[in-house]
Amino acid sequence: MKTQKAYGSPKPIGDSSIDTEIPSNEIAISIRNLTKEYVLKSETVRALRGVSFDVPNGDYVAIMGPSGSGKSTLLNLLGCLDKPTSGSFLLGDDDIARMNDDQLADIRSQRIGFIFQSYNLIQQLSVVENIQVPLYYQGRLGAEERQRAIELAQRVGLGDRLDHRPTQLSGGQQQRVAIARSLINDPSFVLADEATGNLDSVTTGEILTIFDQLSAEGRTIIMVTHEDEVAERAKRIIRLKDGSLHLDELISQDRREAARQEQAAAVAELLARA
Ligand SMILES: Nc1ncnc2c1ncn2[C@@H]1O[C@H](COP(=O)(O)OP(=O)(O)OP(=O)(O)O)[C@@H](O)[C@H]1O
Repeated sequence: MKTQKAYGSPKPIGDSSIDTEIPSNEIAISIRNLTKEYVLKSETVRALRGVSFDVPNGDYVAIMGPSGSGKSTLLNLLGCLDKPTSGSFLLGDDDIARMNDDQLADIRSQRIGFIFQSYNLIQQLSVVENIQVPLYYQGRLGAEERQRAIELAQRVGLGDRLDHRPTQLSGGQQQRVAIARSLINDPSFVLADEATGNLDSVTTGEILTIFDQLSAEGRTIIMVTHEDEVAERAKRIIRLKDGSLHLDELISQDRREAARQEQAAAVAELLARA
């Protein structure tokens, strides 16, 4: 199989044996020299100053960086919510940077699964209906699709809450609905923006376990987070600084497991004190 060096090959942390040769037909996302400038009246803000990296299929990437480093800007570009000022963004073989607004809307609804900090569920709809929402825009609301939504609800542990409304669910349960919704289209990748930012540590642990499972199944996940203990559950951390890629680290299996155990111990201690 043809291989290529992953661009800006991430530096292995804690496991020098990690192979960063990635088969070229397995790269889900490839961005090159991506820039984003916001033109204001008095100045131009250079929010991204030429960022390049590849995300192989099945990767689990945490994007980190200080406030103002460009994380949201990058997330908006990866989520096709905004267009870059320059550079290329390939999703599979499609150059997203050249697409018009309608094409971007199609990519968003069909090929990207979104998970937001504030869940973004529709209050009037049930769990199953919320999971089906991305299909609504494609006019796909048959019995088969409903069955798939039910199966996804069951997979995230909400099999006994199918007809509940969001207000009848805890924050963690609402985020589970959002995770199931993000998978309904079998997306090319899942984009999570501070997915655990509103959750307590017990619920954060539960949501991260679901992400672990999705990753083990081969899902491609990109998440933005401020929290080290959340980022260390990913396979890779990309750190931005002043709009540029500052560090690209692979996280060894051992380090991920240590992060998982540390978090489980913290939760156990918390529960013991309660
Ligand atoms: N719509 C906009 N118009 C003008 N400037 C913007 C806009 N959005 C972001 N910026 C600027 O671009 C830079 C990067 O912002 P961005 O929101 O991407 O950073 P961030 O890393 O997500 O920060 P935070 O962690 O605080 O959310 C900042 O200097 C910010 O002020």
